[in-house]
Amino acid sequence: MKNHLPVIHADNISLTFQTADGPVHALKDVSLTINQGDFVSFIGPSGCGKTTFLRTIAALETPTGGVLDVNGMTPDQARKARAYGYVFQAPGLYPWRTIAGNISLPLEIMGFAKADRKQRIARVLDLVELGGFGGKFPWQLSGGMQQRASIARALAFDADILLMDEPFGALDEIVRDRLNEALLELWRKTRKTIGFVTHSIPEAVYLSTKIVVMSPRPGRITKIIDSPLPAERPLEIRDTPEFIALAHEVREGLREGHGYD
Ligand SMILES: Nc1ncnc2c1ncn2[C@@H]1O[C@H](COP(=O)(O)OP(=O)(O)OP(=O)(O)O)[C@@H](O)[C@H]1O
Repeated sequence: MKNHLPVIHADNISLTFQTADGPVHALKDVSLTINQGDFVSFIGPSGCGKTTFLRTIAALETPTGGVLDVNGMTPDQARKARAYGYVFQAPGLYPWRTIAGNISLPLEIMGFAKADRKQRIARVLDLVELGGFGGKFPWQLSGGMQQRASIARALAFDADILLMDEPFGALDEIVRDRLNEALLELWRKTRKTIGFVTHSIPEAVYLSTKIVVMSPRPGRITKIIDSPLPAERPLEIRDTPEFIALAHEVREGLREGHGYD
């Protein structure tokens, strides 16, 4: 099913921010390999460096130590090669553009021809089950639909890697459940490699092939758990002993990291 090629490789990544209050060790000696087709969740308490690590992969931050390799390139080269799409916590759609217009914007900036843009927009709207909504404005859509539109926007230029920073954090649980199911389906269909930041243990366990538990001060990885769950995951899998055991293992990992002391 997966071909297990490493697409993201972090070797002893450190990132220290110099602040007025002294140095903040946002990441310390973070080493991780993400293989092609992996769904990797990053979980841990506030300030453990989840967002900073994702931003480092996306070349939005520069490590102060270590080596990071994305698709065999430096993060900056990978950014220029459009190796990934990035989904932020807030949908960030322009209210004066339609949904199709919002998805089109990065494609316009990248210089895709009009006919190509049209095709891509139709394809990604279908992928996130928003076919028929391209002509609507963001404010005409629910929060969950807006977030799906922002995922479509990140998928439109067909990068192999999708980086998602707590994309469903602001949504209520029922909508979140539905989007989790939809995201898994999308991942199965597209075989993308996904890096996903979350605060939710059930969300991490439900979605991931690999769960990375992090701890703050300094931000570091304390545990990496490979999921034994099958790729096919109906929501009811959350009631199975395997799921509950895995959630327990993640919770223990968080506790061992003393993150919630
Ligand atoms: N630009 C910056 N300048 C200074 N410190 C920063 C900067 N960005 C992040 N930090 C600090 O680095 C640490 C890690 O932050 P980060 O946002 O990566 O954590 P997080 O695990 O994503 O937290 P949250 O769950 O709250 O989003 C925190 O202590 C944060 O205050």
